[in-house]
Parts: sequence; structure tokens; C-alpha cells
Amino acid sequence: MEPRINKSHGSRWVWAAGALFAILLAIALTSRNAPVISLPSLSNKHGHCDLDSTKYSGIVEDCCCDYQTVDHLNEDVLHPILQELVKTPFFRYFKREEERREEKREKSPSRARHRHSPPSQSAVVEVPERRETVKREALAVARLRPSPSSLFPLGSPSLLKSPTQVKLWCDCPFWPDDGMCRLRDCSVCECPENEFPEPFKRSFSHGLSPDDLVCQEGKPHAAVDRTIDKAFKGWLEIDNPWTNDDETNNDEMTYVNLQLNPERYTGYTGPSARRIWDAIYTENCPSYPSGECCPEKRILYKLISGLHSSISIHIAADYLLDEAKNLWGQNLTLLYDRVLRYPDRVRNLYFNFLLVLRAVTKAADYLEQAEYETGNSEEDLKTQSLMRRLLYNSKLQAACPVPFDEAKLWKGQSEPELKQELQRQFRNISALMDCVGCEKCRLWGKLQVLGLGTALKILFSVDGDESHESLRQTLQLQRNEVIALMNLLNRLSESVKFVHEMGPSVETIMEGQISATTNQISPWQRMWASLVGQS
Ligand SMILES: Cc1cc2nc3c(=O)[nH]c(=O)nc-3n(C[C@H](O)[C@H](O)[C@H](O)COP(=O)(O)OP(=O)(O)OC[C@H]3O[C@@H](n4cnc5c(N)ncnc54)[C@H](O)[C@@H]3O)c2cc1C
Repeated sequence: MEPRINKSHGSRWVWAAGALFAILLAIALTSRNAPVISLPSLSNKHGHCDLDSTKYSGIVEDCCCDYQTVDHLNEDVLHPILQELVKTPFFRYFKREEERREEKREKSPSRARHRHSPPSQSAVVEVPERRETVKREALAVARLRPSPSSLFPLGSPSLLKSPTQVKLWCDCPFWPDDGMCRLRDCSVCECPENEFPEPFKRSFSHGLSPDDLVCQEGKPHAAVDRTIDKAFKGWLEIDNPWTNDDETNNDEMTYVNLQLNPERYTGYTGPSARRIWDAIYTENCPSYPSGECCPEKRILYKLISGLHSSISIHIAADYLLDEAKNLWGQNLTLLYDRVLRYPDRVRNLYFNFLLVLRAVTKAADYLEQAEYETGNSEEDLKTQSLMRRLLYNSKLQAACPVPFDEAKLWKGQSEPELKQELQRQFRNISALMDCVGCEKCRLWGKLQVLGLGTALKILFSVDGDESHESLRQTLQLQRNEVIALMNLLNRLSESVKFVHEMGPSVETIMEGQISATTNQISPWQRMWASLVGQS
């Protein structure tokens, strides 16, 4: 059944909400010096207009759908379904490697080729008999040691660890983790035992000692059940060639309830965060000034830029306005400064959304037949039904049947090389996610990069024969990839909705305010400013 739109709001309420919104927005935006801006969320879908039609009109670049259609489909169909879907038990638990474990199993040689030297050999320590003591001492050293500021060249030879070596703090192949995270909100809340899906709980109580269940540092800690994927029937243990993590490695895995760990402001900022973005953009996905390069090569840049926009939008949508009072709200100055004032970043968000949506609909038959069993039959039926509503949605099929046409973009003689090049760059980006110095940011960074890798895997998985049957036979996805894919789509859908709803008003006021400030400056001040600017 299609989601119904509540049309019961009277027009009076619409106008009242609109007027109140405009007043609050004007007040909030008047002070550019104010560090943050918070507004009540505008939930009335009739109280906003479309994004500036001159900036965002026509077909989304390299896609097959226009901005207006994307907004309407997202609002009426995709966003409501996705919001429900990500709350289901199947989609809310994400498997990730345990944080700060001291020993890591060696990846396969093919993986190791894509890993790079850690910044210093001293960050890798032999494991002696008394591993615990040495680990503590070594961690203390790692904390004190200043992190090298230079980026290690991504092409440097890889340092293969023997299984008896220890890697400190994290798996970052480029720099040691520098603990730049400031807030408790950076850390991830793992799942308490009573939240796991039933099949997981069964093997949990049989296989693990009660010590694994104790809470550490006041946070609920979940023990790892390595049989979980076997409990979720029908899912394969296969590796994703687009990502750096070895997804077949089931050791040392914990489960995180994504609903308890929303992507939002964490306080992670400064050189550590900047270094990651710089490394991604400069080393792995150059932006190529428009017109200089072919569209295929710009894909990766557009995807990452779109993801970056989405992360910034989530930070702006859920920001810590007052740390002392633990007051959270929207920071619309940040939304404008980081995203809206650069129309390309908004366009890249829409591009990313459509590419991921295309991957999901391309794999519709595969995803429809997958097992969504978690032991809670009522919830599992709901998950299946939501998936079907999304995958075979008549409104979506009528308005935007092929959101992105991958065949048009990367067919041709260079296709295999392009795929390999993209894969190599994408794996580097995936490896960089291990260097994100904030646990919650790393969780969402890794999840979303895995989601993008899964989308690319689907889009590149069929050569020539585009039939659903062929895709079903060729494609192999694992459970975590599907969870990442659908959660990524939901994040992008949230971002598109937020920008669509808030963008026009924020832009109007911010741009009006900027021009008013410019006009207030006297000719002397302007002359002085230009002299200072030139010095
Ligand atoms: C993987 C990852 C996940 C993160 N998750 C979170 C999180 O959940 N919560 C949180 O509070 N912080 C998170 N951060 C930090 C956050 O993204 C910013 O780095 C931080 O808030 C500092 O912002 P900034 O103003 O310095 O600009 P940044 O966002 O760090 O941007 C750095 C530079 O990149 C360029 N740039 C910015 N946006 C785009 C774009 N859309 N397209 C192209 N270029 C762009 C600009 O030149 C900009 O100066 C994350 C960082 C990373 C690397």
C-alpha cells in the first residue's frame, strides 16, 4: 500500500507555521556572529517551496530524473518507507569490527596489496606473552606520541604484519589514531544483549562467557556472536571488491544498533577531520574542473562530495547548540556555509541519491527474494513488505524508472580500466575510514562507504546483459552490504528532504543578509578591506 499523505492540515495552520518560521529564521539569521542557529523543525510539507529553480532545475547531471521529481518522489514515497525500514530489526543492526582490539587477523594477500604503510614502525609492536600489560603500556605511548602531520603516500609499499604483531589503537593504515574527538557523543553505544534478534541471542547464550556481557566504562557492551550470519539464513560470506574491509572475517565483530547512534554533530573537527577529507579529495578523487574531463572520471568525486554534503547536512540538522544544557537543534548557518552556498555540493547530493536508488532498483529481484529473518516473524514480514513497496513502487516506476543510467556513462572501450581504477580509488577511501578519529563518525563513515561500494558493485556487476535474471545469477551480496546500502539510501533521502525543505528560506535570508552587510560598508571601509585583503 502506498503511504498516504496527511492532507488534514488547514491552510490557516500552513500560513501560521510559514509566518512563524519566517520570523524565527529572520531573527536567527540576523546575527552572523552567532555561532549556531537553531530553529524549530518545519514539518509541514506544504510550508516550503521548491529549491531555487534556476540553480536546481532540469535533469540531475548524468542522471535520468529531474530535481522536482526527485523531491516529490522522495517526500511522498521514498522517505516514509525508508524511515520505517531502517527501524526494523534486520536493518537497524550493523556489524562492525570491534574497536581498539589489540590483534587483528591478517587479511588475504590480495587485501594486503591495498593497505599501506602505517606512519611508523613503532606503532606496530610484537606481542609478547603478557599481552595485556604490554598493550596498556603501548597504548600510553601511542597516546603521548605526536601524530605525524604528513600524509603517507597512498602508493607506498604495504607493510605485511605477521599474525603475532599488534596494531595500536585502530586500523588506520595512514596515521595513528589521534583521538581528536571531543565529545561523548563521538562514542558508539553498542547493543545490550536483550536487543539482539532472537537467533543471535540463542547462540549468544550458548557460546559465550558471562564476562562478555559486562558493561565497560558505563556503556552497554555487546559480546560478539560469530555465528550470526549463519543464523540469518540465506546470506553469503563474500568479499566486496570495492571496499578495504574483509567482510568475510567474522572474528572480533560487534553489533551496533544504528537507531541508538544517530549520525549528528559529534565535535569531531580540526586537523584530524580535515586530513581525512583532504586525503580523500587530493589523492583519490580529484574534482577535475568542469569541461576538463570525461563524466566517468568525475563520478567518484561527485559521489564523495555528495556523501560529504549529506554528512554536513546531518551535522547541521542535529547540532549541539548548548553543551552545558545538552541542548540539541538545527544549525542553519552551518547548513548554508558548508552546503547551500555551493550549489555543486547540493547537485552532488542529488546525483549520489539517484545512483544509489538506481542500484537498489536494479537489484530489485535479488533484494526481494533475500531473507530478512531475525527471529521476529512479525517484524520480518514487515521488513519484506516494506522492501517490496520500495522496490516495485508504481509511483517511482512511473516517474523515474531509471534514476541513473550506468550503461550510458561507462560503456565503451575504457570500461574495464575505468572499473579497476574506480575500484582502487574506492578501496583507498574505504581504508581511510579507519583513520577517522571519532568512533561514531567512523561507524557512519564506514557504513556509508560500504553502502556506496555495494551500489557500485551492483551497477558494475552485469556486463552487457541487463536482464533481472542475469543480475540475480551474477550478483552476490552479504547481509551487511544490504544493511549499509539501505541505510545509506535513507541518509541521502533525509538530506535531500532537509535541503529541499530548508534550503530556499535559508538561502534567501542568508544571501539577503550578506548583500545588506556589503551595502552597509562605507566606501572607506571597502577601500581599507581591499588593502588589507591584498596585503
Ligand atoms: C568520514 C567522516 C565522517 C564524519 N562524520 C561526522 C559526524 O558524524 N559528525 C560530526 O560532527 N563530524 C563528522 N565528521 C567531521 C566533519 O565532516 C567535518 O570535517 C568537521 O565538522 C569540520 O568541518 P569543516 O568546516 O572544517 O569542513 P569539512 O566538512 O571538514 O570540509 C573540509 C573541506 O572539504 C571541502 N568540502 C566540504 N564539503 C564538501 C563537499 N560537499 N563537496 C566537496 N568538497 C567539500 C571544503 O574545501 C572544505 O573546506 C566526519 C568526518 C569524516 C572524515
